Amino acid sequence: MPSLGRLHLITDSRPGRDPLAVVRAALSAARAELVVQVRVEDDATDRETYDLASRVVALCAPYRARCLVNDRLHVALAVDAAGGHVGADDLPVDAARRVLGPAALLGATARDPGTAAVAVAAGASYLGVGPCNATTTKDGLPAPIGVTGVRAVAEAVDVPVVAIGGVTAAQVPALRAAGAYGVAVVGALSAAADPARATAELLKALTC
Ligand SMILES: Cc1ncc(COP(=O)(O)OP(=O)(O)O)c(N)n1
Ligand SMILES: Cc1ncsc1CCOP(=O)(O)O
Ligand SMILES: [Mg+2]
Repeated sequence: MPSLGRLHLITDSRPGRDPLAVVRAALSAARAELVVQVRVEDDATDRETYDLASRVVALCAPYRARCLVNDRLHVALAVDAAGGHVGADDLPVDAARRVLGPAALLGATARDPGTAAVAVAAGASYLGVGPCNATTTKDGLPAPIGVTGVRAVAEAVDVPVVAIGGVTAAQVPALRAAGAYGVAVVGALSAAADPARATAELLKALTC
C-alpha cells in the first residue's frame, strides 16, 4: 500500500474557480506530502472529470505526490491515479476495493466509529472523517461532529483518519491531538489569497 500524505487538497471545480492553479501552488509548497483528490461537481461529465484528473496526475508526478479521484473510480483507473475516495452514495467500500485492486489507496467517508470500523473491514486504507465544522463548500451535510467526533473515530480504527469540513490551520493542533493523521481541505486553499503560503501553513501545523 502506498504511503499517505497528510495534507489532502480537494479540487474546487465550482464555476469561476481555477482548480489547476491551486493544485500547482499547493504542490510547489507541499510536494510529496500533498494528496490531491480530484472532485468535480455532480453535473460534470466523465470526459471533463477525466481531463481534469489527467492534468492533476501529470502535475503530481514530478513531485511524487499522489492523486486520488472522488466517486468516479473508472476515471481513477483510466488516469492511473493512486486510488479513490467513496462515501455513502458511492460504490460500497468492498466493491470499490475490488474495482481498484489491492494496491490502491482507498478512502471512505465515516462520521462515527461504527461506520468507520465497517469501512476498514471492507478494505478502506484511510477514512475521511467529518464534517468537523460547518462548511459552505458542500450542501446537505449532517451536523458537524467537531474535534470530539474525530477523536471517537480515531480511537476506533487503526488506519489514518483525515479530518474534513471547514478545517483551518488554526484547528490542526487540536485535530492532531484528537488522533487525526491529516486533513482534507477545499476552501482553506481554494479561497486563499496565496494558496502556496496557505499550504505551507497547513503543512507546518501537520508536521511540527
Ligand atoms: C477525505 C474526504 N473525506 C470525505 C469526503 C466526502 O465524500 P462523500 O461523502 O462521498 O461526499 P462527496 O465528496 O462525494 O460529495 C471526501 N470527498 N474526501
Ligand atoms: C466534500 C466534503 N465532505 C465533507 S465536508 C466537504 C467539503 C470540505 O470543504 P471545506 O474544506 O471548504 O470545508
Ligand atoms: Mg462521494
